[in-house]
Amino acid sequence: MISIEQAQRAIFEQITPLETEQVPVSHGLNRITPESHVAPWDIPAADNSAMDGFAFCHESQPALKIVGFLPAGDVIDEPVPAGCAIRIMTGAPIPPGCDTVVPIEEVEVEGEFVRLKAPARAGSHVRLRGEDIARGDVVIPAGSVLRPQEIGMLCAMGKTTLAVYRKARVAILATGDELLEPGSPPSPGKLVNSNSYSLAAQVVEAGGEPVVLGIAADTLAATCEMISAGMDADMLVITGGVSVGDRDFVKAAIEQLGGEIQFWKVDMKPGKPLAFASLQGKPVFALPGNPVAAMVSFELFVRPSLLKAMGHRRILRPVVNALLQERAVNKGSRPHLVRGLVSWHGDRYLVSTTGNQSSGRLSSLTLGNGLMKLAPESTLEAGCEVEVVLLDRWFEQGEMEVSQ
Ligand SMILES: Nc1nc2c(c(=O)[nH]1)N[C@H]1C(S)=C(S)[C@@H](COP(=O)(O)OP(=O)(O)OC[C@H]3O[C@@H](n4cnc5c(N)ncnc54)[C@H](O)[C@@H]3O)O[C@H]1N2
Ligand code: MOO
Repeated sequence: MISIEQAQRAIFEQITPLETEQVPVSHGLNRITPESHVAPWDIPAADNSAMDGFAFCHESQPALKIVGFLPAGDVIDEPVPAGCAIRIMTGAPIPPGCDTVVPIEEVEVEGEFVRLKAPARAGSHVRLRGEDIARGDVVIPAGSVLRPQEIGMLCAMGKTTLAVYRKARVAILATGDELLEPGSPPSPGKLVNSNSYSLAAQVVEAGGEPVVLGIAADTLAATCEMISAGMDADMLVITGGVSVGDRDFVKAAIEQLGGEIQFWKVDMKPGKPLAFASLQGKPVFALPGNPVAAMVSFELFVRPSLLKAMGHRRILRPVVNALLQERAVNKGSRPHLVRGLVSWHGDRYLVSTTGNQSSGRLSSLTLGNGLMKLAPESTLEAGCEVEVVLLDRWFEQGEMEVSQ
């Protein structure tokens, strides 16, 4: 049985970035740019006023004759004579002959004249041409994630469309005669197919596009048929039917369709029966059916693959050191990915387990936000420091008491 790290390495080595596509800049959020973006011009394009006030030549203060008005959007081409000032609005280009701006609050206007309440510093409140970015600067390097600030910067640089790595389409197949779709009334021996939707949500959260294929009945023929239906996607994620049961047909179906199982079983709990295959050159992840095993193995193997395919360079979740709040024991022979609840206490992270760690118990994930790896046959005492993979960082958001 291979280790988690061996399985990750074997999978990630085979994942190559998808093609790129041209999208409107406004659709670029959270996508990766394959190329560097170089400033085609200086921003700002001209020296301009940072304040609503008066522009003048610094040598002319303190009393100045007001000779014009310059709102943002207009320009003054004629040099402003010494001893004169222009009433200028924020963003308007500094007129020739002027080098300094004083805000409106720092002057007194008397008829046609403006008097400074205190001497102004030369060049004050002037934003210089190119002080944000200069023409020729590499503003957004290749491989960057486009955040809202990069979207704004691309627009400021005159871009309307840009190339980004394509979103990965991930087909999701549930297997099992016991499954009902959400919304069906409970019936004996049946349970709701929750995995298709938790996995689809994980795909969306990673920036991919899920294609939910539905449920394959527990026959080889049905499993083959449903797998074939998913082969238009870039990757296939199957859940259930991958263990040693009499009705576990997933591996056989992949092979019958001409796929190659590259490995089966990873030394981990939950998620041991995971199989990784390639079929028609596409990665196929056959995840276990237990709801927690499916989600945890998605986290470890599918999410980083998806991110790599979409051009990301940082494909792993953040890891923090946290103080364990209670004793944690792994009596088993596999490394145990224990679900934990992490909190931040001013200067340190604390973590406690989410209770019963059965891999069928989805609440072990809903109650938590992290995963800690316990070595086989090991005990961690309360108060020791453990590494925790953060599955989300919502708990670090600030809170504010506001009335409803
Ligand atoms: N004799 C052995 N039995 C089992 C072993 C083993 O090594 N020897 N491994 C166990 C482990 S570990 C796991 S994990 C499960 C995985 O089995 P499968 O991948 O074949 O999954 P299923 O048997 O189809 O389902 C397991 C469990 O999960 C429920 N399930 C399945 N699909 C869904 C879904 N889409 N939504 C919600 N719940 C789902 C299913 O009803 C079962 O309860 O095998 C152990 N057995
Ligand atoms: O690997 Mo299984 O997920 O322990 O239940």
